[in-house]
Amino acid sequence: LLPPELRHLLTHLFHRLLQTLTADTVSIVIDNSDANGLTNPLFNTIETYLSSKSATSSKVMKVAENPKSRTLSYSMSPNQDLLDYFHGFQVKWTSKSHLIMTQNGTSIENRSIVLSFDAKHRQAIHTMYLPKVLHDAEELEFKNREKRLFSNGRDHYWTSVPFSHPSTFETLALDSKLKEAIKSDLTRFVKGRDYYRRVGRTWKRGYLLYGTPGTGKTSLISAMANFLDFDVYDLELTAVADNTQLRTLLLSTGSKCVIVVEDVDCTVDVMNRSRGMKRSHDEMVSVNLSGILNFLDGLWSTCEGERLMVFTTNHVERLDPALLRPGRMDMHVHMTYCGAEAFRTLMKNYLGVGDHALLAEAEGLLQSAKMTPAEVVDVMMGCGDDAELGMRNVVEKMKWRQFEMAADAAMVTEKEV
Ligand SMILES: Nc1ncnc2c1ncn2[C@@H]1O[C@H](COP(=O)(O)OP(=O)(O)OP(=O)(O)O)[C@@H](O)[C@H]1O
Repeated sequence: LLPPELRHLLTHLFHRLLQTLTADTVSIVIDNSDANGLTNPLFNTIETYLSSKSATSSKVMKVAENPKSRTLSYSMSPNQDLLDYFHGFQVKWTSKSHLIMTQNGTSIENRSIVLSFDAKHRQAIHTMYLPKVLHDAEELEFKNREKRLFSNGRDHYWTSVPFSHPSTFETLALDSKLKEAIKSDLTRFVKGRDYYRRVGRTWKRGYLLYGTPGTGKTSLISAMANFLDFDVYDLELTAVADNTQLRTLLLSTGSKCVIVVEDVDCTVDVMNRSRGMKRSHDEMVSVNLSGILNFLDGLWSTCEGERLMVFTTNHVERLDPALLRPGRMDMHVHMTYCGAEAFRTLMKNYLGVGDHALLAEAEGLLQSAKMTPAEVVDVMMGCGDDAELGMRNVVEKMKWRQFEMAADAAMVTEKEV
């Protein structure tokens, strides 16, 4: 209905307007696969990054279960936009899906992701935003992977099973100050790549956990591994033939792992580094402490990535001072009998209550009854979620323990007399 001149003018103005609106927008296209059908790994990496954003920002999203980590993973549905913000500017991610012809003439669906941003941010996108996206995606992929528990057998190789120990810092009954100190130490350690590089030290940290059996040394190791999302290598020294084999085993551990040597005082002759042979259930073990210490000090520096080494012992007094020397074990953690704070954590976790009429009495008995968290757990678990019965049985057990200890003390005095 419009005269041609007016129509021409309006078309011209419309194109000018469109140009102004889009001229400064830059787009980067990341295809799922190329014309030969080969997958583009960058596409998956970007999808991983966007999955974390989709869960919180998208209105429509696809969801699937990650079979390895049993977690849900989200992704954008086709033709969806997702806005992301970085250093005060906005970028737009768009998910697209279209058919492409392959070389043999069949058509396949190709998905792509388009990143659009204002041209004036081009520099920042390439030097800061995209590297950050890749870094975040790498961290997410690491978090979503299945953690594994490795053990060494007589065949001198590591074999692994999925690591699923449920102990975490939340379930661990431990003084809260100590818990926080360990958590911040671990966080500092994993974030310390540049620091370790700058000061010229191997990126490792040694922990010595000592205390009575049942105070939670193994539970703490699992909590540490779960906190960091690290694999665990449970090093059984009695299965290692000699120091050469020990070094081979240690060198074949992956990065981001906790290497554990439990009951170090029982498995090797830790009191005599030079002899290096000794007892473990009457077995001769030719691995010695110097093998481990040399590795900690020297060879480990050739390994890429970060590693935690954790030794546990029930008898710290039996350990060679060389292991306790500063610089060898960076943190010594004394695991003790169940205290008031630890008791409340166990009561909440196992009996499901935050307070109870018998709590004050139980707390009063804790110090003299000297019960380990494992013993408290044992009684509580026997009562299911019956908090009444659980608390009554724990208090009874503590009184009985007090009585036994008093009787033992009386017997010793009688003998002395
Ligand atoms: N501090 C704790 N917090 C929560 N649960 C604990 C704690 N300590 C012990 N337990 C419970 O007792 C069980 C045994 O504890 P764990 O194996 O961690 O103790 P341990 O000190 O390593 O003992 P051992 O020296 O005999 O190896 C655990 O499975 C857990 O249920």
